[in-house]
Amino acid sequence: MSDYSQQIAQLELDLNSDNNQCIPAQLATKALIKEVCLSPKPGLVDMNNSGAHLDMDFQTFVQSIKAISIWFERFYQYGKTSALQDNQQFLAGIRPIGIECEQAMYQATNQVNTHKGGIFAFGLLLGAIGRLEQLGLTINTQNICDEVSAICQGIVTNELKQNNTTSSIGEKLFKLHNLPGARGEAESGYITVRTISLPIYQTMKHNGYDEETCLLQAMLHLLAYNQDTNLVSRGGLEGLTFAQQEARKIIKQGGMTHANGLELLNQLDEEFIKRNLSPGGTADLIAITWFLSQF
Ligand SMILES: CC(C)(COP(=O)(O)OP(=O)(O)OC[C@H]1O[C@@H](n2cnc3c(N)ncnc32)[C@H](O[C@H]2O[C@H](COP(=O)(O)OP(=O)(O)OP(=O)(O)O)[C@@H](O)[C@H]2O)[C@@H]1O)[C@@H](O)C(=O)NCCC(=O)NCCS
Ligand SMILES: Nc1ncnc2[nH]cnc12
Repeated sequence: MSDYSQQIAQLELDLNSDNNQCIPAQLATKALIKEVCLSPKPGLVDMNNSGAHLDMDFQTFVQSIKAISIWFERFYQYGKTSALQDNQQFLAGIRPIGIECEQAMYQATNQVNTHKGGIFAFGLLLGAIGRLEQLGLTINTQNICDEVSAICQGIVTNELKQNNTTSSIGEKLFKLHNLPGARGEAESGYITVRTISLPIYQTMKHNGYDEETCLLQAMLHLLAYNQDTNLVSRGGLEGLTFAQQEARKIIKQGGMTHANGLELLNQLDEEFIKRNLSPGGTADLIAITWFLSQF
């Protein structure tokens, strides 16, 4: 068994032993475990190193997943019990659960932001799945993403365009560079995942590559095309452009199908660390890619 598979098996045993949770909630926990174990991820925390981060390491992520996964069932149940509410009410009602879950994360990590974006995304995805199930609709990638998109209709306009506060990084970067960040991705129904990383992941799988290699190739495509606000917050637009161009160069050489694919990723990791770049939004989309591949 590879280090990746071994570490995942161990963490699943430790963290996903609460099998009272519904299957989608268990899959969300697995997705976060797979994301943090995937290595090497340029600039991010993984099994090799803490990337460009001084305030968190692999163990911080394990603690964070332990704390937030308990909440996943709540999002799903909310989706079921609130299935008939209109979209705006549905979104307004799920957010307090998201905020409580964020608080649990901060408490578990000593106030470090490990999964704020991940909580937002998985809260919405699990709420959407609960709602679809309650309404007797088919649960597949298209319907889940359409449901999240419907729930989030207007979120970019209401919270970013018409809002003059700049208290969060996302709000600031929208004003500065028109980047819609995590909200935009959710409102689009995870278009970057559906049109870029998921097809790459599935094609690689179809061609017989193992899960780790498929996810690394999907990650390269996310790095190349995702408008990651974390990269911009640390490195400005130049940081985002640098990350996208370097990932595209590796993809051009074949990415993980290149004999030295892993070495190229390790070199990119060193470059990101030198430049203090960390693609946290891309990390979330890797987890979402694997999660959606399960439906
Ligand atoms: C709606 C919120 C997400 C608001 O957050 P904010 O206004 O800050 O919005 P964004 O900048 O858009 O990003 C928030 C997080 O989303 C991830 N992200 C970034 N870009 C994208 C993208 N293009 N697509 C999807 N997701 C994206 C990212 O999260 C990950 O990175 C974080 C770790 O990064 P790190 O660099 O370590 O930490 P920082 O503290 O940011 O910086 P440093 O000091 O280290 O430099 C981690 O969170 C990952 O998950 C962005 O950070 C939302 O927060 C909100 O409203 N929450 C309330 C709860 C709620 O409503 N929930 C909804 C229902 S459940
Ligand atoms: N593995 C990771 N490293 C750093 N930031 C992240 N945000 C989500 N996953 C992350």
